[in-house]
Amino acid sequence: MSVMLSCVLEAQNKHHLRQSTCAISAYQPKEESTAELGIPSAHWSAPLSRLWILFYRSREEDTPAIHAAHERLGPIIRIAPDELSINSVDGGIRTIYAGGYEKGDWYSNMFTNYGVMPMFAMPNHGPHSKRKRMISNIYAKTTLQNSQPLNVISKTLLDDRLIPRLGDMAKDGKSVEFYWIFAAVAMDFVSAYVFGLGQSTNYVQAPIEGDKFFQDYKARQRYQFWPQDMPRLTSFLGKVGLQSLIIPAWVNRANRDIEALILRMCDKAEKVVQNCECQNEKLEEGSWPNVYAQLRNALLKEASTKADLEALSSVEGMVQKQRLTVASEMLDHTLAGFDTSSITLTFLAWELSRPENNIWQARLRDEIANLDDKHDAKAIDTLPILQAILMESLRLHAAIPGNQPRITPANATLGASPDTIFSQLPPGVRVQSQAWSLHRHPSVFPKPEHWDPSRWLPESYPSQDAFEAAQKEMLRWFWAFGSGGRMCVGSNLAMYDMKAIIVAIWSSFGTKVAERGGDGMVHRGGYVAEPVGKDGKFLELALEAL
Ligand code: HEM
Repeated sequence: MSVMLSCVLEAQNKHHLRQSTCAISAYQPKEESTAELGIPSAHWSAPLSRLWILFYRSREEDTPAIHAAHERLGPIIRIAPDELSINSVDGGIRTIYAGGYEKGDWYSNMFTNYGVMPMFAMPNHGPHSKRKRMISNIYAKTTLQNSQPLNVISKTLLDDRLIPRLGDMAKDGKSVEFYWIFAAVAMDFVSAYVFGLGQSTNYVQAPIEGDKFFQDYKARQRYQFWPQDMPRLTSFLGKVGLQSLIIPAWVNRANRDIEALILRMCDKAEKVVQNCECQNEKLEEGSWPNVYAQLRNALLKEASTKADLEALSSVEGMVQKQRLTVASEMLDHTLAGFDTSSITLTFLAWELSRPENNIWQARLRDEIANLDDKHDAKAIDTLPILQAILMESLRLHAAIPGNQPRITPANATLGASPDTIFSQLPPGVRVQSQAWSLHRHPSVFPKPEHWDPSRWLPESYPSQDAFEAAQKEMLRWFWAFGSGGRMCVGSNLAMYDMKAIIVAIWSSFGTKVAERGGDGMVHRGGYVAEPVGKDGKFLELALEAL
């Protein structure tokens, strides 16, 4: 396969590198490939073995390693015999993620809960898109902006819980670890929308419980290399009782605790739905389990059109049968939702609290001061400074900046831009792109390492037309939520909850990075990129009540 791949791509890459006007030409290689294969190799061993990339993946350092290779070698590189990394929009993500390229087993090896795959892990398009159609409406922007329950959730979590807790901390005068604060409020937010307020977590007010959960969660993440990238070895060691050589026993216990927590919330949500249906009960505002009920009812509807109905003969029977299917999906949304949002917010808070960015904190505060209702989802969505600060943080500090692998189908090509021609790729090749590199393309994002919200504002451009053209191009390369059919289903909820949290905090407090309080703010270099931390600390901020 690898030789075939090399030959087929040789012509393509030579042609590719000759183009002077194509969208990806800014990445002309600085050195010729040493191999005669056409596609430059990230390391001399890459055409022969997976060792190079596995080494970096095992250390969660693959994202920067691949980025460095793209900077040296251009937009298409070989990272293992049958693995390519591609850093371009045309002839890259527009094709790979548009459909037809399936996910492979890298996702299902790790993201299967209760033995059942959520849609995120499903390798094939058919079952995935069927599931996504059942759910996506509950996360649509219009649904969220008009959602009374979400409005109540926002007021309860922010005005009644978060701001008073931060107020107490500000009075103490001690610096505050914000990574855990953001993890708690993001978890409470997403779980309240998924399961309903009465059934969700309340980690903002129960930090000890929250910390136990976050530590369990991070444990799961640190060891995911083994089942994901070395599935056969992991399974073999499991069968002979030696898995603890690579994954400590407490990781599995932590996984089980997380599954149990989510299942409890599902069961509580089910009671709410059933009580409502049976007794026409009046719900407390915000208590409806929005996402849970949506999927539960969609699956029931599907089952009721099948022969299953007779066999199970009751709604309870059907609910029981699909219990773990729903729970697996809810677990994935809740964890994906809280982890990514809290990472983004932590890096945003760090940037906003550094002395050189004082001006952005002041401009944000001025903008928020004009808001009539801090929980009006439509109103906060129209604030340009807030939008610019958040977009710039999602760009420079994407929470999932790492590889999103897909597998080439039969007769795959990378697609053609007006000035590039791409040859056919053999099937079964793992191709991947990464937001980290797409977001650092210097001709699209000048001074890419600089956190500069003004690139998202008209004031930085000579004319409105120039601004609009730049925005269009930046948005083509913006990949914090992925793209295509597998794009993040929760992106609108994430944008809303992060904006609501930012508005709540910076309308009530000023923040400054405490002395040495940002030393740990370096991204981990794997699929997910939380801060690495230092001495168990991540981001300590001094809080000043306004
Ligand atoms: C800053 C916040 C967020 C970021 C940066 C983010 C990013 C992403 C990305 C990049 C993907 C595609 C991953 C891949 O294919 O490898 C994804 C998928 C997904 N995200 Fe998010 N996400 C965020 C928030 C959320 C929230 C709040 C939820 C749910 C409440 C959520 C639920 C999901 C789900 C279920 C998928 C799988 C979608 C599918 O299979 O079609 N995410 N997210």
